[in-house]
Amino acid sequence: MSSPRTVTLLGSTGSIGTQAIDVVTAHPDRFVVEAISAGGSDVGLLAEQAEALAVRTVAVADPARADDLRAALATRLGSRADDVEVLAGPQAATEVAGRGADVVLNGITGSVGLRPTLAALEAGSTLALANKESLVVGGPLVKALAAPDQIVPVDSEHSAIAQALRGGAHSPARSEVRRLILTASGGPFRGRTRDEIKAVTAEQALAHPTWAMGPVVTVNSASLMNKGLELIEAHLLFDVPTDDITVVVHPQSVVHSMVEFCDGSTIAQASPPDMRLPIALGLSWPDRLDVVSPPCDWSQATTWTFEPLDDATFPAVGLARAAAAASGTHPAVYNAANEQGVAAFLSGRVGFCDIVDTVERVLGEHEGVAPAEVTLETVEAVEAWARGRADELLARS
Ligand SMILES: NC(=O)C1=CN([C@@H]2O[C@H](COP(=O)(O)OP(=O)(O)OC[C@H]3O[C@@H](n4cnc5c(N)ncnc54)[C@H](OP(=O)(O)O)[C@@H]3O)[C@@H](O)[C@H]2O)C=CC1
Ligand SMILES: CC(=O)[C@@H](O)[C@H](O)COP(=O)(O)O
Ligand SMILES: [Mn+2]
Repeated sequence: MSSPRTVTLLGSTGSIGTQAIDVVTAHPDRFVVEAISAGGSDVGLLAEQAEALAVRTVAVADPARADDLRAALATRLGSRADDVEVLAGPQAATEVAGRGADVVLNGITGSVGLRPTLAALEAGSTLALANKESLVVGGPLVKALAAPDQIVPVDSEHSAIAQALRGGAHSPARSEVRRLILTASGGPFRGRTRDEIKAVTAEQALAHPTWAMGPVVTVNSASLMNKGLELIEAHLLFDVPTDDITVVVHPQSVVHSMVEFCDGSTIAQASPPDMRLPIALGLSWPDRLDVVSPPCDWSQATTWTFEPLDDATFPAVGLARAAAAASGTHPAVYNAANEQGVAAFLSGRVGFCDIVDTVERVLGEHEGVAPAEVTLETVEAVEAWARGRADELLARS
């Protein structure tokens, strides 16, 4: 048995973060968590995690929550709280990510995860990546920095593809891959027309049919923006042209994605919808851990169905294809305008269709920067422009 891997958990209080803690605490011989980080909305939970995992460092993005975090640590740990380092501020997650660990799991929501992603890669850590937004918005930067196999996907579809790709050759020298098939649940509004989804509520959009996740990714699943982000994510992770990536709707979310090879064979990865499996693989890759989530139950009659995506009601995937083809910064605009739209929708300021309509309009106004010319400053400037422009359009919706 090799020595335990050191782990840094970014976004430890969220859906991915708490499930990652389930995985590491079930395998104490395999992992030692050294640092955790979150935004600061629940410092009580952060302190509880710090105690349970005996971490050395806790980072919180909101500096106004630092004193409350220290107080919560003192309540739990007494004088031992002095041994726990507290980092606070918008760069705190980047700082802990940059200190290096065997594995940094990025479970932050949104493109605010970009700097931590880059810092983890620069430090030479394996990056277990749930934060798809950082790859999408910083594609050329992340690709330039990442060594082969340094990024291990945690997103369920991309974990499935990474597993299936082990079934055939796929390298710059020789590839037997014909196409990737990305599955989508279709979300809570599958089967409806555009007119039928215009007036849906946040509560309805947050009722995902198969997965329990954080609010942003859940709304993105309902609009199919999540699948658009995942299409770009797959293109960047696996070096497959977007034209060779097909999205298919699979409402049961048991087949997490597939790879079709040149001989006509398709390899699918199947398991009941439970993120602990791809999280565990992300932390232990390429090893598998003993059962972390229940497998399929073959004693029960089961039906898996597949259907084409309705691009008329859900144009988000088509917009992602166009964004990926347009320039090195259109994907950042796609994501930033969406983040603004989701926030406006969840706070009741705009309707559901305004999210993707706004993404389309802001994309249409962006001139774009060639991938080779993209810098971190370019990405951040483009994002700031896209957020501002999206906010203007959303305010008029
Ligand atoms: N949940 C899932 O099943 C899946 C999620 N993903 C992806 O994983 C990522 C996380 O999703 P999910 O766990 O659902 O989201 P959640 O909203 O549940 O959790 C987000 C976490 O990020 C923290 N956070 C927010 N801002 C910062 C910051 N600036 N610095 C450090 N931490 C921060 C939050 O802390 P706080 O609450 O204090 O702000 C929280 O701990 C997303 O990119 C999502 O698309 C992918 C596949 C499946
Ligand atoms: C669990 C996971 O990976 C999510 O990103 C999931 O894909 C959401 O489901 P749909 O976007 O397919 O509805
Ligand atoms: Mn996914």
